[in-house]
Amino acid sequence: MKRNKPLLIGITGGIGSGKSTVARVFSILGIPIYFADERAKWLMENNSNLVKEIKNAFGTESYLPDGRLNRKFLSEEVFGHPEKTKTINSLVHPAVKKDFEAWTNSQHTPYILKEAALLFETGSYVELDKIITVTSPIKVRINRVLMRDPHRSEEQLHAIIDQQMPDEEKTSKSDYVIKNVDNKLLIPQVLQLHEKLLKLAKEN
Ligand SMILES: CC(C)(COP(=O)(O)OP(=O)(O)OC[C@H]1O[C@@H](n2cnc3c(N)ncnc32)[C@H](O)[C@@H]1O)[C@@H](O)C(=O)NCCC(=O)NCCS
Ligand SMILES: Nc1ncnc2c1ncn2[C@@H]1O[C@H](COP(=O)(O)OP(=O)(O)OP(=O)(O)O)[C@@H](O)[C@H]1O
Repeated sequence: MKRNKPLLIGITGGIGSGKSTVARVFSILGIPIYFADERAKWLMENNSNLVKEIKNAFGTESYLPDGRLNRKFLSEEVFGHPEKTKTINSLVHPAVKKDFEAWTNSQHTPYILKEAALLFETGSYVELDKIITVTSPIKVRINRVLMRDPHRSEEQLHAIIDQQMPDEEKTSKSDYVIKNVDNKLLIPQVLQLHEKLLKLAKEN
């Protein structure tokens, strides 16, 4: 039987791998993207229950006087402290899960993408039909992020990388891999995958 729901495709990759850049190319092709990391931040500022829970767990310093998330404070709390990462994950991830489900119900394209740094780590991959992992060598990722985020130290990047699943494990669990390296053009890889996913959606 033909289903009306779009195919749910996850796109993940470690910090600085280029997953948001790749997702933006799919977006140009008309595919709706759920940017989970950005949406998580929106929920952390606008979902009053979540705000309360974060303040209870991390203190009122978790927010700036104007109500925005105190990212600097929370980064220092969370990155490099696995127990605290676990705590924030247990508050934020269920809220994102619910929000994503509501979002998918309003989409009508053959497939949609969920872009997230953590798909395997959070277990949310089980709700998706296929997973794409974007990879690049760690050195390239670190250099890209240091250029993009001048406020981050190399030490913090290593702490973040240590809390993420290694690329080899992610790719072995994925259906598709996009290599974001200088000698491999991104757009042809995305176009090829887009055609495959449209075909797959048609068959479902
Ligand atoms: C700690 C916070 C406020 C820091 O914000 P900041 O803008 O400085 O960093 P940003 O969100 O861009 O994260 C930087 C990179 O760290 C990685 N990262 C973020 N959260 C986590 C996490 N819980 N575990 C491992 N890596 C993470 C991602 O690769 C991300 O791209 C923020 O990362 C956060 O709230 N994280 C916990 C919630 C979460 O897991 N969000 C992402 C998935 S829904
Ligand atoms: N092929 C590329 N060539 C040059 N720069 C690139 C390439 N791919 C990505 N970048 C740049 O590297 C940086 C990291 O890319 P991007 O933000 O897409 O990564 P990400 O995986 O989404 O990172 P994060 O997990 O931190 O959100 C960005 O500044 C982006 O413009």
